[in-house]
Amino acid sequence: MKNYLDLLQHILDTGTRKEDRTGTGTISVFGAQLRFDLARGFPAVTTKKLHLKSIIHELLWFLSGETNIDYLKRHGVTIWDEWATPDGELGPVYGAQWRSWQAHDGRTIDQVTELLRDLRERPDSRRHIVSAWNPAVLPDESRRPAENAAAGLQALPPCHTLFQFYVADGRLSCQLYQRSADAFLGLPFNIASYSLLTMMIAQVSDLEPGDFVLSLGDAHIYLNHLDQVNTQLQRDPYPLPRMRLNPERRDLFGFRYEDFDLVDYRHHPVIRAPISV
Ligand SMILES: Nc1nc(=O)c2c([nH]1)NC[C@@H]1CN(c3ccc(C(=O)N[C@@H](CCC(=O)O)C(=O)O)cc3)CN21
Ligand SMILES: O=c1ccn([C@H]2C[C@H](O)[C@@H](COP(=O)(O)O)O2)c(=O)[nH]1
Repeated sequence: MKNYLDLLQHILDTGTRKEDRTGTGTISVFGAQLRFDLARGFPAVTTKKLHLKSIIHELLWFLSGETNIDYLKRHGVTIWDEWATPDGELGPVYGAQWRSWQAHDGRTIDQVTELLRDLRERPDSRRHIVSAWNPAVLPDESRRPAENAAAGLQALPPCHTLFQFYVADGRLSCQLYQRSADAFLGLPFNIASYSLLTMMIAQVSDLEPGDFVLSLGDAHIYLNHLDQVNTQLQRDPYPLPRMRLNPERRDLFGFRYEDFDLVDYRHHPVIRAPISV
Protein backbone atom coordinates (compact mmCIF):
# COMPACT_ATOMS: atom_id res chain seq x y z
CA MET A 1 0.00 0.00 0.00
CA LYS A 2 2.98 2.26 -0.49
CA ASN A 3 1.22 3.87 -3.46
CA TYR A 4 -1.68 4.86 -1.17
CA LEU A 5 0.71 6.41 1.37
CA ASP A 6 2.56 8.17 -1.46
CA LEU A 7 -0.74 9.67 -2.59
CA LEU A 8 -1.44 11.01 0.92
CA GLN A 9 2.04 12.59 0.94
CA HIS A 10 1.54 13.96 -2.58
CA ILE A 11 -1.73 15.64 -1.54
CA LEU A 12 -0.01 17.19 1.50
CA ASP A 13 2.98 18.34 -0.57
CA THR A 14 1.28 19.67 -3.70
CA GLY A 15 -2.42 20.07 -2.84
CA THR A 16 -4.42 23.30 -2.82
CA ARG A 17 -6.52 24.54 0.10
CA LYS A 18 -10.10 24.26 -1.11
CA GLU A 19 -13.48 24.85 0.51
CA ASP A 20 -16.09 22.17 0.06
CA ARG A 21 -19.80 21.44 0.37
CA THR A 22 -19.48 20.07 3.91
CA GLY A 23 -17.85 23.25 5.28
CA THR A 24 -14.83 21.37 6.68
CA GLY A 25 -12.28 22.47 4.07
CA THR A 26 -9.73 20.25 2.33
CA ILE A 27 -6.31 20.01 0.77
CA SER A 28 -6.95 18.70 -2.70
CA VAL A 29 -5.33 17.57 -5.94
CA PHE A 30 -7.09 16.85 -9.22
CA GLY A 31 -6.24 13.65 -11.03
CA ALA A 32 -4.24 10.72 -9.63
CA GLN A 33 -4.05 7.02 -10.35
CA LEU A 34 -3.39 3.97 -8.18
CA ARG A 35 -2.84 0.43 -9.49
CA PHE A 36 -3.03 -2.80 -7.48
CA ASP A 37 -2.05 -6.23 -8.85
CA LEU A 38 -4.55 -8.45 -7.05
CA ALA A 39 -2.28 -11.48 -7.45
CA ARG A 40 0.22 -9.81 -5.09
CA GLY A 41 -2.10 -9.69 -2.11
CA PHE A 42 -5.28 -7.99 -1.02
CA PRO A 43 -4.94 -4.17 -0.91
CA ALA A 44 -6.08 -3.53 2.66
CA VAL A 45 -4.32 -0.57 4.30
CA THR A 46 -2.01 -1.87 7.01
CA THR A 47 -1.03 1.48 8.55
CA LYS A 48 -4.38 1.50 10.37
CA LYS A 49 -7.01 -1.13 11.00
CA LEU A 50 -9.50 -1.38 8.13
CA HIS A 51 -13.07 -2.14 9.15
CA LEU A 52 -13.61 -4.83 6.54
CA LYS A 53 -16.98 -5.93 7.90
CA SER A 54 -18.56 -2.62 6.85
CA ILE A 55 -16.95 -2.88 3.42
CA ILE A 56 -18.19 -6.43 2.73
CA HIS A 57 -21.73 -5.70 3.87
CA GLU A 58 -21.83 -2.45 1.88
CA LEU A 59 -20.73 -4.29 -1.28
CA LEU A 60 -23.29 -7.09 -0.80
CA TRP A 61 -25.90 -4.38 -0.22
CA PHE A 62 -24.97 -2.61 -3.50
CA LEU A 63 -25.13 -5.93 -5.37
CA SER A 64 -28.53 -6.75 -3.90
CA GLY A 65 -29.90 -3.60 -5.55
CA GLU A 66 -31.16 -2.21 -2.25
CA THR A 67 -30.92 1.49 -1.39
CA ASN A 68 -32.44 1.60 2.09
CA ILE A 69 -29.92 1.37 4.95
CA ASP A 70 -32.16 -1.15 6.72
CA TYR A 71 -29.93 -4.09 5.56
CA LEU A 72 -26.80 -2.27 6.80
CA LYS A 73 -28.38 -1.49 10.16
CA ARG A 74 -29.42 -5.12 10.67
CA HIS A 75 -25.75 -6.06 10.23
CA GLY A 76 -24.41 -3.35 12.53
CA VAL A 77 -23.03 -1.15 9.72
CA THR A 78 -23.50 2.56 10.33
CA ILE A 79 -21.41 4.18 7.56
CA TRP A 80 -24.41 5.52 5.60
CA ASP A 81 -26.53 6.66 8.58
CA GLU A 82 -25.80 10.39 8.33
CA TRP A 83 -27.11 10.71 4.77
CA ALA A 84 -30.40 8.80 5.08
CA THR A 85 -33.95 9.96 5.81
CA PRO A 86 -35.49 8.88 9.13
CA ASP A 87 -36.94 5.90 7.18
CA GLY A 88 -33.46 4.89 6.02
CA GLU A 89 -33.92 6.03 2.42
CA LEU A 90 -30.94 7.25 0.37
CA GLY A 91 -32.82 7.72 -2.90
CA PRO A 92 -31.76 5.84 -6.06
CA VAL A 93 -28.06 5.40 -5.16
CA TYR A 94 -25.60 2.70 -6.30
CA GLY A 95 -27.81 -0.40 -5.88
CA ALA A 96 -30.61 1.13 -7.93
CA GLN A 97 -28.35 2.28 -10.76
CA TRP A 98 -26.36 -0.98 -10.89
CA ARG A 99 -29.34 -3.34 -10.84
CA SER A 100 -32.40 -1.39 -12.00
CA TRP A 101 -31.47 1.65 -14.09
CA GLN A 102 -34.73 3.20 -15.29
CA ALA A 103 -34.70 3.77 -19.04
CA HIS A 104 -36.87 6.52 -20.55
CA ASP A 105 -38.99 3.92 -22.36
CA GLY A 106 -39.95 2.25 -19.07
CA ARG A 107 -37.43 -0.61 -19.25
CA THR A 108 -35.33 -1.49 -16.21
CA ILE A 109 -31.70 -2.30 -16.99
CA ASP A 110 -29.70 -4.65 -14.74
CA GLN A 111 -26.21 -3.43 -15.64
CA VAL A 112 -24.43 -6.02 -13.48
CA THR A 113 -26.25 -9.02 -14.96
CA GLU A 114 -25.60 -7.68 -18.46
CA LEU A 115 -21.93 -7.20 -17.56
CA LEU A 116 -21.60 -10.82 -16.40
CA ARG A 117 -23.22 -12.08 -19.61
CA ASP A 118 -21.03 -9.86 -21.82
CA LEU A 119 -17.84 -10.94 -20.02
CA ARG A 120 -18.67 -14.55 -20.90
CA GLU A 121 -19.91 -13.97 -24.43
CA ARG A 122 -17.49 -11.27 -25.60
CA PRO A 123 -14.53 -11.12 -23.21
CA ASP A 124 -12.55 -8.93 -25.64
CA SER A 125 -15.23 -6.25 -25.72
CA ARG A 126 -14.17 -2.71 -24.82
CA ARG A 127 -17.63 -1.92 -23.52
CA HIS A 128 -17.69 -3.71 -20.15
CA ILE A 129 -18.95 -0.65 -18.28
CA VAL A 130 -21.28 -0.07 -15.33
CA SER A 131 -22.29 3.52 -14.62
CA ALA A 132 -23.83 4.81 -11.43
CA TRP A 133 -23.80 8.38 -12.78
CA ASN A 134 -27.37 9.13 -13.85
CA PRO A 135 -28.03 12.85 -14.41
CA ALA A 136 -31.80 12.29 -14.12
CA VAL A 137 -31.56 11.55 -10.38
CA LEU A 138 -28.69 13.79 -9.24
CA PRO A 139 -29.40 15.74 -6.04
CA ASP A 140 -29.81 19.48 -5.73
CA GLU A 141 -26.49 20.60 -4.19
CA SER A 142 -28.21 23.47 -2.32
CA ARG A 143 -30.22 20.92 -0.28
CA ARG A 144 -29.15 18.52 2.45
CA PRO A 145 -28.58 14.84 1.51
CA ALA A 146 -31.63 13.55 3.43
CA GLU A 147 -33.86 16.24 1.87
CA ASN A 148 -32.81 15.08 -1.59
CA ALA A 149 -33.46 11.44 -0.67
CA ALA A 150 -36.92 12.39 0.62
CA ALA A 151 -37.59 14.03 -2.77
CA GLY A 152 -36.67 10.81 -4.62
CA LEU A 153 -33.24 12.04 -5.69
CA GLN A 154 -29.89 10.55 -4.70
CA ALA A 155 -28.79 11.64 -1.21
CA LEU A 156 -25.25 12.02 -2.61
CA PRO A 157 -24.18 11.80 -6.24
CA PRO A 158 -22.14 8.62 -6.70
CA CYS A 159 -18.48 9.07 -5.80
CA HIS A 160 -17.47 5.84 -7.51
CA THR A 161 -19.03 6.88 -10.74
CA LEU A 162 -18.21 4.41 -13.47
CA PHE A 163 -16.21 1.20 -13.75
CA GLN A 164 -14.92 -0.85 -16.64
CA PHE A 165 -13.63 -4.41 -16.88
CA TYR A 166 -10.93 -5.76 -19.20
CA VAL A 167 -10.07 -9.38 -19.98
CA ALA A 168 -6.62 -10.41 -21.22
CA ASP A 169 -4.51 -13.55 -20.74
CA GLY A 170 -7.25 -15.11 -18.61
CA ARG A 171 -7.12 -12.22 -16.12
CA LEU A 172 -9.91 -9.82 -15.24
CA SER A 173 -8.92 -6.22 -14.54
CA CYS A 174 -11.11 -3.38 -13.37
CA GLN A 175 -10.73 0.38 -13.61
CA LEU A 176 -12.87 2.73 -11.55
CA TYR A 177 -13.33 6.43 -12.09
CA GLN A 178 -13.92 8.06 -8.71
CA ARG A 179 -14.90 11.73 -9.05
CA SER A 180 -14.29 12.61 -5.39
CA ALA A 181 -12.20 10.81 -2.77
CA ASP A 182 -11.97 11.37 0.98
CA ALA A 183 -8.40 10.11 1.02
CA PHE A 184 -8.30 9.18 4.72
CA LEU A 185 -11.75 7.65 5.36
CA GLY A 186 -13.43 6.79 2.07
CA LEU A 187 -10.52 5.82 -0.17
CA PRO A 188 -9.30 2.74 1.76
CA PHE A 189 -12.92 1.52 1.70
CA ASN A 190 -13.20 2.09 -2.05
CA ILE A 191 -9.91 0.31 -2.80
CA ALA A 192 -10.91 -2.75 -0.78
CA SER A 193 -14.48 -2.80 -2.07
CA TYR A 194 -13.63 -2.74 -5.79
CA SER A 195 -10.80 -5.22 -5.27
CA LEU A 196 -13.34 -7.59 -3.74
CA LEU A 197 -15.82 -6.97 -6.54
CA THR A 198 -13.13 -7.73 -9.13
CA MET A 199 -12.18 -10.98 -7.34
CA MET A 200 -15.82 -12.05 -7.06
CA ILE A 201 -16.58 -11.35 -10.71
CA ALA A 202 -13.36 -13.11 -11.75
CA GLN A 203 -14.36 -16.20 -9.78
CA VAL A 204 -17.85 -16.47 -11.27
CA SER A 205 -16.45 -15.77 -14.75
CA ASP A 206 -13.70 -18.46 -14.54
CA LEU A 207 -10.96 -15.82 -14.75
CA GLU A 208 -8.04 -14.91 -12.50
CA PRO A 209 -8.10 -11.51 -10.78
CA GLY A 210 -5.86 -9.03 -12.62
CA ASP A 211 -5.23 -5.36 -11.77
CA PHE A 212 -7.50 -2.93 -10.01
CA VAL A 213 -6.83 0.56 -11.39
CA LEU A 214 -8.28 3.53 -9.57
CA SER A 215 -8.46 6.89 -11.36
CA LEU A 216 -9.31 9.77 -9.09
CA GLY A 217 -10.81 13.19 -9.78
CA ASP A 218 -10.81 15.48 -6.69
CA ALA A 219 -8.59 13.59 -4.23
CA HIS A 220 -8.68 15.41 -0.90
CA ILE A 221 -7.65 15.27 2.72
CA TYR A 222 -10.12 16.98 5.05
CA LEU A 223 -8.46 19.58 7.30
CA ASN A 224 -9.70 17.70 10.38
CA HIS A 225 -7.83 14.55 9.25
CA LEU A 226 -4.32 16.05 9.12
CA ASP A 227 -3.13 14.59 12.44
CA GLN A 228 -4.50 11.17 11.50
CA VAL A 229 -2.79 11.28 8.10
CA ASN A 230 0.53 12.26 9.66
CA THR A 231 0.25 9.43 12.20
CA GLN A 232 -0.32 7.03 9.35
CA LEU A 233 2.61 8.35 7.35
CA GLN A 234 4.93 7.71 10.31
CA ARG A 235 4.02 4.01 10.34
CA ASP A 236 5.75 1.33 8.27
CA PRO A 237 3.37 -0.75 6.16
CA TYR A 238 3.19 -4.53 6.69
CA PRO A 239 3.08 -7.12 3.89
CA LEU A 240 -0.38 -7.41 2.32
CA PRO A 241 -2.85 -9.99 3.56
CA ARG A 242 -4.59 -12.51 1.27
CA MET A 243 -8.30 -12.70 0.63
CA ARG A 244 -9.91 -16.13 0.27
CA LEU A 245 -13.35 -16.34 -1.31
CA ASN A 246 -15.52 -19.40 -0.84
CA PRO A 247 -14.71 -21.27 -4.09
CA GLU A 248 -18.18 -22.84 -4.14
CA ARG A 249 -19.82 -19.53 -5.02
CA ARG A 250 -20.55 -19.50 -8.74
CA ASP A 251 -23.32 -16.88 -8.66
CA LEU A 252 -22.27 -13.27 -8.01
CA PHE A 253 -25.52 -12.55 -6.20
CA GLY A 254 -25.16 -15.65 -4.01
CA PHE A 255 -22.14 -14.42 -2.00
CA ARG A 256 -22.69 -14.02 1.75
CA TYR A 257 -20.65 -12.36 4.47
CA GLU A 258 -19.22 -15.73 5.60
CA ASP A 259 -17.74 -16.34 2.12
CA PHE A 260 -14.91 -13.84 2.71
CA ASP A 261 -11.81 -14.74 4.70
CA LEU A 262 -8.97 -12.23 5.08
CA VAL A 263 -5.84 -14.19 5.96
CA ASP A 264 -2.65 -12.87 7.64
CA TYR A 265 -3.89 -9.30 8.05
CA ARG A 266 -1.20 -7.55 10.14
CA HIS A 267 -2.06 -3.92 10.79
CA HIS A 268 -1.30 -0.95 13.02
CA PRO A 269 -3.99 0.20 15.50
CA VAL A 270 -7.25 1.85 14.46
CA ILE A 271 -7.13 5.62 13.85
CA ARG A 272 -10.46 7.37 14.46
CA ALA A 273 -11.52 10.40 12.43
CA PRO A 274 -14.66 12.53 12.15
CA ILE A 275 -16.67 12.23 8.94
CA SER A 276 -17.81 15.34 7.05
CA VAL A 277 -21.50 15.26 6.14
N1 LIG B 1 -17.00 12.75 3.85
C1 LIG B 1 -17.34 11.54 3.38
N2 LIG B 1 -16.39 10.60 3.24
C2 LIG B 1 -16.70 9.36 2.78
O1 LIG B 1 -15.79 8.53 2.65
C3 LIG B 1 -18.07 9.07 2.46
C4 LIG B 1 -19.03 10.07 2.64
N3 LIG B 1 -18.65 11.29 3.09
N4 LIG B 1 -20.33 9.84 2.37
C5 LIG B 1 -20.79 8.59 1.83
C6 LIG B 1 -19.88 7.45 2.09
C7 LIG B 1 -19.90 6.82 3.43
N5 LIG B 1 -18.53 6.30 3.55
C8 LIG B 1 -17.88 6.12 4.76
C9 LIG B 1 -18.47 6.57 5.92
C10 LIG B 1 -17.81 6.39 7.14
C11 LIG B 1 -16.58 5.77 7.17
C12 LIG B 1 -15.91 5.58 8.49
O2 LIG B 1 -16.24 6.21 9.46
N6 LIG B 1 -14.96 4.65 8.59
C13 LIG B 1 -14.29 4.28 9.84
C14 LIG B 1 -14.87 2.99 10.37
C15 LIG B 1 -16.30 3.07 10.69
C16 LIG B 1 -17.03 1.76 10.57
O3 LIG B 1 -16.75 0.95 9.70
O4 LIG B 1 -17.95 1.53 11.35
C17 LIG B 1 -12.82 4.02 9.58
O5 LIG B 1 -12.05 4.14 10.52
O6 LIG B 1 -12.48 3.70 8.43
C18 LIG B 1 -16.00 5.31 5.99
C19 LIG B 1 -16.66 5.50 4.79
C20 LIG B 1 -17.81 6.62 2.34
N7 LIG B 1 -18.48 7.82 1.96
O1 LIG C 1 -17.37 5.92 -1.71
C1 LIG C 1 -17.15 7.08 -1.34
C2 LIG C 1 -18.18 7.97 -1.10
C3 LIG C 1 -17.88 9.23 -0.72
N1 LIG C 1 -16.60 9.64 -0.59
C4 LIG C 1 -16.34 11.02 -0.14
C5 LIG C 1 -15.77 12.00 -1.12
C6 LIG C 1 -16.23 13.33 -0.54
O2 LIG C 1 -15.37 13.68 0.54
C7 LIG C 1 -17.60 13.01 0.02
C8 LIG C 1 -18.73 13.29 -0.95
O3 LIG C 1 -18.92 14.67 -1.10
P1 LIG C 1 -19.16 15.37 -2.52
O4 LIG C 1 -19.31 16.82 -2.18
O5 LIG C 1 -20.41 14.78 -3.09
O6 LIG C 1 -17.95 15.08 -3.36
O7 LIG C 1 -17.57 11.62 0.27
C9 LIG C 1 -15.57 8.76 -0.82
O8 LIG C 1 -14.38 9.09 -0.68
N2 LIG C 1 -15.88 7.51 -1.20
